[in-house]
Amino acid sequence: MSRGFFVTLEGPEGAGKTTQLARLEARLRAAGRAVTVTREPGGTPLGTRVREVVLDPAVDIEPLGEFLLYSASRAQLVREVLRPALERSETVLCDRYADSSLAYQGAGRGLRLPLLRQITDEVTGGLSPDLTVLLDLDPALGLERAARRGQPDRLERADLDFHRRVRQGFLDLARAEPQRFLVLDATRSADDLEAEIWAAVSGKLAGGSSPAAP
Ligand SMILES: Nc1ncnc2c1ncn2[C@@H]1O[C@H](COP(=O)(O)OP(=O)(O)OP(=O)(O)O)[C@@H](O)[C@H]1O
Ligand SMILES: Cc1cn([C@H]2C[C@H](O)[C@@H](COP(=O)(O)O)O2)c(=O)[nH]c1=O
Repeated sequence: MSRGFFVTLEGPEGAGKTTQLARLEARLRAAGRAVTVTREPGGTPLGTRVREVVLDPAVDIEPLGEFLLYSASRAQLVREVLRPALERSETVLCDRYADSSLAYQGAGRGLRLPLLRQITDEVTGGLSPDLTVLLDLDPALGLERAARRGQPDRLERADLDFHRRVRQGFLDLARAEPQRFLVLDATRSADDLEAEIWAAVSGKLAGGSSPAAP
């Protein structure tokens, strides 16, 4: 049986990842695909607990500890959710994954990328997305959008320079792996973005460049 297809959505705060993930899930289900939708941190009982801690503004976490907490959540998600779903040949949609650690803890916090990559490789067993949609936007706008949801979490409270480094970190990752990344301007309408993401995903699923086309 062929392995499923693994799609991640990435980007700065408030870029529209969750919105587009739900729309992509609906498109895939309408096309008759089996889909698993998950997110990082989260997606497992351990990940949910990690999420509460890392997003809590009252908790102080030093950068390496922050990275290791995200990594613990990721290790569990890979084992409990991602690999089993891919082995069932499903299409897996994940709201953030390892690129977020490279952008936030690497570019944002200043941790060394080779160290983060080495640990991430161990944690994921080398599981990398087949397609990563990067929704790119000015972090000031993204934080403004996110603020409509309520009080900012611990990461959203970081200063604008941190969020600018994160954005640049994502763009650098995308430039280094253009075959994996689809970079979209997240200030476009949600309908436009949905159509472009669907064109890319359905094209890969149908066109044979994906390992998943059943
Ligand atoms: N293309 C868009 N144009 C304008 N507003 C949008 C667009 N997409 C989403 N939004 C709005 O922006 C806010 C953030 O969207 P969403 O939660 O999907 O982003 P996110 O990337 O998942 O955020 P976060 O990383 O902070 O969890 C929501 O209020 C949503 O309705
Ligand atoms: C996976 C991952 C996430 N983060 C940050 C990015 C966001 O600020 C939060 C997650 O909240 P969201 O509402 O799901 O966007 O965590 C990070 O810093 N490092 C990571 O590896």
